Amino acid sequence: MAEVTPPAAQAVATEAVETAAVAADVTAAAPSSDAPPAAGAVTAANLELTPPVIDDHAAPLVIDEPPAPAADSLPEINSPKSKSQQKSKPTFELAAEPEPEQFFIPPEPVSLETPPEPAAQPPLHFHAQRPSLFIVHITPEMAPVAKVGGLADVVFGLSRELAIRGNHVEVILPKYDTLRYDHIFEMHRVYDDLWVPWYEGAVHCTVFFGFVHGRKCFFIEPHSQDNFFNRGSVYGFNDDVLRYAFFSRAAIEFLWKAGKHPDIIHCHDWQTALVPVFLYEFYQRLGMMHPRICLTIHNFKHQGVTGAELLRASGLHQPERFFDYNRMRDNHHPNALNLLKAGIVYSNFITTVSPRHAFEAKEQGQGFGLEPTLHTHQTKYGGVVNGIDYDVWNPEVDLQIPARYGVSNIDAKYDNKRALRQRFMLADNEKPIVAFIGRLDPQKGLELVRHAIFYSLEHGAQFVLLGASPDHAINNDFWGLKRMLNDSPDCHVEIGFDDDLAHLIYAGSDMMLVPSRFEPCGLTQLIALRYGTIPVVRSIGGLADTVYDKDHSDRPLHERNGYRFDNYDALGLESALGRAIACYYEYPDHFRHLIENAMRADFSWNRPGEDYLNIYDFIRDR
Ligand SMILES: Nc1ncnc2c1ncn2[C@@H]1O[C@H](COP(=O)(O)OP(=O)(O)O[C@H]2O[C@H](CO)[C@@H](O)[C@H](O)[C@H]2O)[C@@H](O)[C@H]1O
Repeated sequence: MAEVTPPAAQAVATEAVETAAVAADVTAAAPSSDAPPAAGAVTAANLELTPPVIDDHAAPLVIDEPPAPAADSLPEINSPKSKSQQKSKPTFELAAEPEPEQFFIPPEPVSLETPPEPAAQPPLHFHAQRPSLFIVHITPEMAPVAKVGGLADVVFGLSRELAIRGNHVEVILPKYDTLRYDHIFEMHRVYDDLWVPWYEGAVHCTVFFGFVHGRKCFFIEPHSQDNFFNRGSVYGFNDDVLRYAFFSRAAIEFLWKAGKHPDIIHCHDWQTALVPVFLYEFYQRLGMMHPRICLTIHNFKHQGVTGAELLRASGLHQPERFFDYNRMRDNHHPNALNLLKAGIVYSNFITTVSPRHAFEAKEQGQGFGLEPTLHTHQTKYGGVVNGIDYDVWNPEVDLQIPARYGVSNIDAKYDNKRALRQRFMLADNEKPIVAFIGRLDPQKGLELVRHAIFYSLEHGAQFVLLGASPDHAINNDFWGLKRMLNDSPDCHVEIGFDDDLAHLIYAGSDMMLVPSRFEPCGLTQLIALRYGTIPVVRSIGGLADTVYDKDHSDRPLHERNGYRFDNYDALGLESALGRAIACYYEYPDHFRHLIENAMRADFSWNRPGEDYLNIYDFIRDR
């Protein structure tokens, strides 16, 4: 394989070549869109089509550019240089106020909390009357049936938001043995004969359908000795990369066999990042010309880095093609493939879960090695802050807490505080309760969590923690802490995953600590805000995009909703937590205003739903 120049350098030098090379690549290989799909399973044999000629020294791969929008919908561009630049991406991170005929998205006012990049995008105009889209989410997790982290909540919330806006939305998941079947309704087989190409043969799968709180979900069950999804937990196995490569192949094979041609396939994280590779390498040639792919990266840390075995297993039988730096070769390990990188290269649009983190990942070393890839593909990359589902996380209607409350009867919150204390046998005193809920992962700033426990206890606050880790060493560490603090009347450490308890802690606590090392978005602070539990967070990623410091923000007073600190160290943490505790004691009326601001803020899926629809509209095949 020829060594190639890093794409960042190439991109500038070969811009003109790029468009021609890509056009040649895609059109030479693909049959006309009218060609009917070939019958039978996709096998290695019928995929041995003549590969399009790729010059290893050519410009970075850009896949299947959607046709240019109609002239009247083009944004104004100052000095267009190339075709890809002419199609400026949508400014989806900005609020859209509906107007009679169209949506106008104004540029965001410059504030200290706005990261210095990206440069302001020209406003786009969107038609208010969008056509209804067919959207399929292919995902390893969805709350509450298969939840490990925040990705699960995002798929649950976003899929409903898209559906209530009149789109047809389906979700495809693995059929794990650990699924919460009590949340799946009318589960039944819908496809008994799905054969998914795998190594030299094919694996027989059954597809089930069921409703998860109204969401239309398909569950893929493979029948093979690998026992891919009957392992007792979602992740944590040596063959995780192969398990999800198989799932990705199975999901798109299912779409093809079932004759489904969604407008948009929305993938999530490295686990499903091969879907666009399969689409553009195999299935487009089999007639799936219509779907476009949006990939959301919830966490850059996990990328699915693996060896050549993946290619043999998944039918990507051209190592010289896929080990190309411009396709799947890992940026740092020349003998490894990187699934998340492949997803970035092959998708039509890539999002991460806040604009601030989009910037940090591309420019500030938080892309875990993918920074050059993000630069190369920056015209199809951006950030959308997550929402939370106010049907699930809303103290006004939450049946999982003892007392319901809203901004007009905040006092009822304190019934929940009493209930939380009873549950954890904490002293009933005048102290505030500081809480932490989250995966016990180094990402979450575990040293600072530990420090915050002792700091809170020494400064007149109680502390409760709910968390778990798949890493035994970390769990043991927190078990040690739990034993050490067991007799304290002001502290409780709960190790495990417990959704009911999480609701009680959000409702019963006064402050929610999120001292993460990095945080693409963060849902805990968003949920806490809704429950009037004041976030104390580090100023990074989505935390900085959603929490505005009571004392040091340039936001209007009525928008300030928490406390922030910059430096990842004990002093940084104390500077914010100390102010929060002091305010609770010394200025209770100020603290009360913060609670009201927090509860009034809108972090529902309303705005991010609009943002994603703008993106879909931008990339879809018209
Ligand atoms: N032990 C426990 N018991 C009960 N509930 C628990 C729990 N531990 C965590 N949870 C819940 O799980 C969710 C976790 O949300 P996070 O934003 O912390 O997600 P996570 O870091 O996993 O995901 C990644 O994806 C999400 C979604 O995009 C991003 O917000 C985030 O920054 C990124 O790291 C919250 O709803 C929380 O209440």
